[in-house]
Amino acid sequence: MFRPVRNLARRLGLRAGRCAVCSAILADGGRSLCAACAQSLPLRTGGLCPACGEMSGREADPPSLCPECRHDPPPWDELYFHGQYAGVLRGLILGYKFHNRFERNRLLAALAVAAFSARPARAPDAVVPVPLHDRRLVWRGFNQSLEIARGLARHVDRPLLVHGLTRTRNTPPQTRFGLKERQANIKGAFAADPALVKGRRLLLVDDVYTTGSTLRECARTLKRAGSKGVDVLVLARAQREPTGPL
Ligand SMILES: O=P(O)(O)OC[C@H]1O[C@H](OP(=O)(O)OP(=O)(O)O)[C@H](O)[C@@H]1O
Repeated sequence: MFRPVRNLARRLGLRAGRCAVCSAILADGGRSLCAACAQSLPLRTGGLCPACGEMSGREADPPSLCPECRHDPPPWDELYFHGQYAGVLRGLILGYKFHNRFERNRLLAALAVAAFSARPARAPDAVVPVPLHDRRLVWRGFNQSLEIARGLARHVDRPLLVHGLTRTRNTPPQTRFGLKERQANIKGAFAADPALVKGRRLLLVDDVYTTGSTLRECARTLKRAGSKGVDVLVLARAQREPTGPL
C-alpha cells in the first residue's frame, strides 16, 4: 500500500483482522492478538517487589518488599504493571511510540486495564497521565500515557485529568541517562493543579517504569498539591542492568 495511505490506515486503526504484534491474519476479526502473541504477553504477578516492581525472584515466588523499598518506601500506595519491559511487550511499546503504530493504542490500553483488574484494586477518584512537554507532544503527535490513561478512566468510570499535571520543562528523554542523571533530569519538571487534584485519590499512569524517577517526581508533585493518595500504573517495568545504561 502507498505509504501515506498505509500510515493513515494504521492511525485510524483500520488494520483490523490482523494480529497487532505479528500481523498474522486473525480467524476471529474481533480480537487484536493471535493466540501465540497473546501467550507471550503474560501478566507478571510474582517474584517481585509490590512497591517498585523490581523482579528479583522466580515468578512463582510471592511478592515481597525489596530492601530499597523497605528502607525508602516510594511516594505511592499501590503499583500496577502488566509485565517486564522486554520481548513482545517492549516491541509493542517502542513501535507505538517511535514507529507510527498508533493502532496499538487500544491493545495497550487493554493491557493496562488487565493489569489494574488482576488483583483487588481500589477505584481512584480520578486518573492522571504523566504529561509530555508541548514540544515533545508536537514531535510525537500524541502522549502515550494519556492514551493509556484514557482507557483506564473509561474502565473505572472516573474523570481523566488531562491537565492534572503539566510538564514545566522540556526535559531530554530519560532514555539518554543513567540512574542519578535521570533523577536530576526530571527534578522539578512537573506542576500539579490543586483545583483538580486536591483531596482526590489518584491513579497516575505512565508507559514504562525504569528507575521510577519520573513517577516519584510526579507522585510527590501531586501530593504537594493536596492529593489524598496516589496509586501508579505502568504497562511495563524495566529491569535494571547490573552495569551499563538503564
Ligand atoms: O523510570 P524512569 O527512569 O524515570 O524512566 C521512565 C520514563 O522514561 C520514558 O520517558 P522519556 O523521558 O524517555 O521520554 P518519552 O516519553 O518520549 O519516551 C518513559 O516514557 C517514562 O516516562
